Amino acid sequence: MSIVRIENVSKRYQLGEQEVVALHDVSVAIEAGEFAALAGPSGSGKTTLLNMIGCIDVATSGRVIIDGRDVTGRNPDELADLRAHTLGFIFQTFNLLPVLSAEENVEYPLINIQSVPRAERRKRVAYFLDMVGLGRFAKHRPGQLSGGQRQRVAIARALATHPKIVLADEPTANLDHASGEGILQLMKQINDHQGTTFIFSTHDARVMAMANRLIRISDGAIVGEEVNP
Ligand SMILES: Nc1ncnc2c1ncn2[C@@H]1O[C@H](COP(=O)(O)OP(=O)(O)OP(=O)(O)O)[C@@H](O)[C@H]1O
Repeated sequence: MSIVRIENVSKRYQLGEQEVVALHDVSVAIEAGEFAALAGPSGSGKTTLLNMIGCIDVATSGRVIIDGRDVTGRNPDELADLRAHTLGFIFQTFNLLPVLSAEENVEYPLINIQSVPRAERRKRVAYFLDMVGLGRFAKHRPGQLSGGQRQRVAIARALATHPKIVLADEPTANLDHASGEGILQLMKQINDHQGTTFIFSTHDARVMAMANRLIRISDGAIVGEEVNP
């Protein structure tokens, strides 16, 4: 069973009088454990597609099935629950809370999950900060960290809830080449060792080369696919 199924999804936005078609009849299935890149020029629909998969936005038509659950027509609470338990998010601008330390940022998404008691929260925070190589920086605030280190905190935060799928919207766009490559290698290692499915968007050819599967998007439609061995 595919972990993500997008079936004939279209997304239209109304901009004043004008209708913008961000996605047009897109169908794609992603299997558990894939390390998949959505590639395409600016405005092609990558973020819109990630937002559909992430249950952040709803499709105008078509079906979105995440981990076997059809999310079409679910209410906001059900979608929030699915997001909290199944999905992790990494953003190009890191989106860390500036007044919280690295460890508090990683702990943040766990606070509202009742099945994770405080001791387990602490254990996970230490484990994932170590995994991203930032154990020594637990007490630092984002402003005291480099861009690459901030993105590592964001990766630890995304993983803390044990999501099956991590979505990353241009995770290297605000990083220099070396830090960006480090972030991609870290994501790949986690994908290899933990089996977490990663779906990320990019228009950087070097990042595309690291994906196991490349899904090309143009003008809101899938126009090609490549599988890297
Ligand atoms: N909220 C919105 N209202 C109106 N139009 C939108 C909205 N969000 C996206 N669009 C339009 O939908 C199209 C696809 O946008 P999207 O952000 O998905 O592209 P993208 O491939 O992620 O681009 P980039 O690489 O620049 O981030 C664009 O034409 C964009 O202007």
